[in-house]
Amino acid sequence: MKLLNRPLIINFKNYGEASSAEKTLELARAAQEVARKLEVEVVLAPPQPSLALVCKNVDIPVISQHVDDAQEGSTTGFFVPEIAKSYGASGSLINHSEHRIEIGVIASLAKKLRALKMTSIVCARTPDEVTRISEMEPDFIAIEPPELIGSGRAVSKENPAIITDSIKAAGGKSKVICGAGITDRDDVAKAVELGSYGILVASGIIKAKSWPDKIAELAQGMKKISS
Ligand SMILES: O=C(CO)COP(=O)(O)O
Repeated sequence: MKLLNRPLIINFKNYGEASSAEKTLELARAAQEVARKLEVEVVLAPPQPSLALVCKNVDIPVISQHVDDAQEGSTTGFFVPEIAKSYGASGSLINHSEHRIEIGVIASLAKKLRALKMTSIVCARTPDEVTRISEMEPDFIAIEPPELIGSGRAVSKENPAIITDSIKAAGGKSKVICGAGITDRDDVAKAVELGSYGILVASGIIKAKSWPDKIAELAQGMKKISS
């Protein structure tokens, strides 16, 4: 498995602006273009029903927004990690603040994703949660304070301590990335300065007037990193 290198992860969520197959592909292709031009690791988390479509149409990494702890077979409606992998997904977010799961299920999925050689990105709301989740050694832990999600007020400026505390809490077992309210280049650069290994962003891109311009702007913020 190739571990994502300082990822700028675009979570499409289920925003209407990017949820039709056409719009999803338009955003995915715009992201790919920026990734190539600026040599930044842009990663896509498209709406679940379009996962296979996006995997087929771009060469940059694509991850699932969520997977269930369910097997292939008689599991109607569940999102099965093995199937996501067969589409070409390189990993999955799990336990997003908008799709929380039990701690035991996180542990089971972290193990399963590792066995499948898929990248695991587990979301956490607080540094205490980061401590508990880091015991499972997922590849990444994404700290996202829920009150800042979709607010346009960046975690890196509104609550810088939650980033540095989460990095300490992870104790080097998982790489820490952050998200919530990231909307401009400076928000990204500040997060990176604080030690965040990557960024998770949704509305700042999805609701922007120009997707290519906004992705390029945020990617420029990542470029400041001396890796
Ligand atoms: O939840 C998020 C990404 O997973 C963050 O959302 P916003 O970028 O809209 O704040």
